[in-house]
Amino acid sequence: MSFLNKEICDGDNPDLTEERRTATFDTDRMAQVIYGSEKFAARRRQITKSISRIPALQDTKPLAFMTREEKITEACRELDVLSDHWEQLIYVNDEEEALHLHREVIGMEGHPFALHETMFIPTLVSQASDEQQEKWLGRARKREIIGCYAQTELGHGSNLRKLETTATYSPSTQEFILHTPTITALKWWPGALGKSSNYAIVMADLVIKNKSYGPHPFIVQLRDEKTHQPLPGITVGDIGPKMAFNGADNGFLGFDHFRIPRGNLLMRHNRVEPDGSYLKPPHAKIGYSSMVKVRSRMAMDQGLFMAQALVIAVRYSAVRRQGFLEDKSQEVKVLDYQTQQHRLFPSIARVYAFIFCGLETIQLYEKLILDVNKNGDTSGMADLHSLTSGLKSVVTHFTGQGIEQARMACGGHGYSMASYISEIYGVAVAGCTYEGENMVMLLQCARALVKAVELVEEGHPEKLSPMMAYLTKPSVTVDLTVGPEAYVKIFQLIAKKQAFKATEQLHKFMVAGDSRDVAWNKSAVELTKASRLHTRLYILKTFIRRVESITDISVKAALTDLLNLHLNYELLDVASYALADGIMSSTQMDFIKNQLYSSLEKIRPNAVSLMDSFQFSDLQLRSVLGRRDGHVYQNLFEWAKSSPLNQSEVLPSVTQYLKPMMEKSKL
Ligand SMILES: CCCCCCCC/C=C\CCCCCC(=O)SCCNC(=O)CCNC(=O)[C@H](O)C(C)(C)COP(=O)(O)OP(=O)(O)OC[C@H]1O[C@@H](n2cnc3c(N)ncnc32)[C@H](O)[C@@H]1OP(=O)(O)O
Ligand SMILES: Cc1cc2nc3c(=O)[nH]c(=O)nc-3n(C[C@H](O)[C@H](O)[C@H](O)COP(=O)(O)OP(=O)(O)OC[C@H]3O[C@@H](n4cnc5c(N)ncnc54)[C@H](O)[C@@H]3O)c2cc1C
Repeated sequence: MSFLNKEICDGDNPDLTEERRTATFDTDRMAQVIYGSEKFAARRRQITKSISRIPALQDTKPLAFMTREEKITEACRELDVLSDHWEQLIYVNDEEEALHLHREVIGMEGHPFALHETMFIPTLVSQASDEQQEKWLGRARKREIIGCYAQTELGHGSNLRKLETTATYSPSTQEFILHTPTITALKWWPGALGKSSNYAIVMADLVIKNKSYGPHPFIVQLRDEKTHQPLPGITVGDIGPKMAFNGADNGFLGFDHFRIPRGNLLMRHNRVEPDGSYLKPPHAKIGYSSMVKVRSRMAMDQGLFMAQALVIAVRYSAVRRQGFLEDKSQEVKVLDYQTQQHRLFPSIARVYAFIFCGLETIQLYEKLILDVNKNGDTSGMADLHSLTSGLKSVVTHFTGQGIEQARMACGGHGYSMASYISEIYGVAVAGCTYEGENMVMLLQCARALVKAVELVEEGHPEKLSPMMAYLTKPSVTVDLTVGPEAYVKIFQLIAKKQAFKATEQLHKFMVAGDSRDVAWNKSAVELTKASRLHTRLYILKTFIRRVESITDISVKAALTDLLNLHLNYELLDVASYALADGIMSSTQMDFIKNQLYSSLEKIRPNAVSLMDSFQFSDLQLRSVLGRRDGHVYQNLFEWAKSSPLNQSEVLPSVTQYLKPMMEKSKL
């Protein structure tokens, strides 16, 4: 049975066409599972199709040959074209559709609206009062103003309690005075701050009558709405080129006693009254909700980054022929090598797993904001914070590794910017740092774990949240042949042991006289290990849950093969813990390895279609190696010919330096 007739094109590379014919499932149906619903998967396709009909968005110059200024200009041109077609392309105010539109058209190198959509608007939604939303949210959604999220400073990013920018309340004028007291207090890093935004959410230490109340969000106009000139009292600019994201103007920002009205403190959850009295929020960390929002999206977004790299690597591996196996008359596709499969397929499994987690955490955040805004119920905050802290750290780390493996799997051509994998890598690994440096966030997750272990030790297991319930599971002997649940049990034992060991170490240092902070630091590596295992257990369980819920038999079968690969790969990856603690025997290890190798063989015929199912267009992929039609070589040559260096036969540097040097050498 061939499912993919609609996607097979006679003009495509025959090796790729052959791969598509061997698929055992329908890629449209798989896309429904990936994107969470039939409706959204279909909308994505529809949007992609509509974009392909807009000539001004098609024949764009390769970004690799552009300067930063050109990249920023090109992104702005594309945004302008999109703006003209916005209402025909997507449902207005649909965040997922807007993200898809931007990803598809502008790519990943950043653009002036990136933070506007992902943090500025969400902060207004979660932190602004109804009255404030009336004033700013509509304008922001209509893109009359462009905003960003200015929190990190030159001197502090992780430790928010030490942010130095102050917002001092003046009861006589009912204004806040924003001030940057030192060089280290300059806001530094915010995306789209440098040149594009005219508004910002500024996180500043709220000071009333000489008392500090910690970081609070303020909406601040930075630039004149007509001239775009910075307002008096504001210093703002671009921080310079970065490892990636060079189409974005990450910026710096300083205030010189800059006054804003009292009503610019976002006051949905806390208030400053005209006389300066302060009304506390229902939860001390409610002002951090925009960070939780982005973290809750990161499993999905990082999964999609890794998926892009893997589409490229898998398609290319199916058209790249090199070396022989049995048949000496034809070289094999490199995808047939077991090492290539082992390099790529576990990452394919992780992509699916991460995306399933993302679908869940995005919904959890939406529910949380509804609970908080409608009912003042903040009870879900701690759990979502610890879950998303661990998840963003684990997912970004493995995404970086997976993309780098994808690059290496493409051999020399993977290193060329024509593959686009280096850009995807640069963008993805920024996620290890932004929205909370990974170690810092793993340690946040560890705080919840240690508390849970302490509850068990104090005899209160009934107080554990469902995610921590495994900490009470007794040790058992497990027969791995019975299926996924057996793997979960072993993983639970490994994660539990590590959580108890790390907590025991923490307590030991404290009993020996160290303060909790010092003991914490002496146990930090063990604590981060516990957080990783805890998070990987969540990922594994989410993958199982999701696959179990699928109704399409052929899609479910293909994903069951991926799930089995994931279970065996993950368990093998943490086997040192299991062996050290006697949780697993070496015979079980051999069983896992054999299962892993046979999973690779099962997945092989579906590999291309598992990646085609993401339905990225060539416009979005921007990769010569990852082209849908597989015509790699002639297009690599065309790409190289379009390099600015090849626009003349003799470069001025040759005439100016090399020729005279060679002439001198002849004398
Ligand atoms: C939407 C994505 C679109 C996809 C497109 C992809 C491309 C996107 C392009 C660009 C996006 C880039 C965006 C990047 C934006 C940024 O980076 S914004 C800046 C982000 N900065 C951070 O994340 C800073 C990290 N630091 C912190 O979050 C905090 O300082 C801290 C959590 C480490 C500590 O906070 P602190 O106030 O000092 O808290 P403590 O006193 O230590 O903790 C007291 C208790 O509160 C708990 N807690 C902390 N935070 C939260 C929270 N958010 N919710 C609930 N609870 C929280 C903490 O765990 C403590 O609990 P216990 O006392 O019970 O232990
Ligand atoms: C591409 C990009 C986009 C960004 N966009 C924005 C934005 O839009 N808005 C914004 O406000 N910010 C933004 N940032 C800033 C980003 O959020 C911070 O860089 C990030 O939170 C890390 O903080 P830091 O730079 O202070 O790192 P540091 O905290 O200085 O980290 C340095 C090292 O110290 C370690 N460390 C720090 N504290 C601890 C601790 N308590 N325990 C153990 N180890 C610790 C870290 O693990 C790390 O190894 C962006 C950053 C990047 C790279």
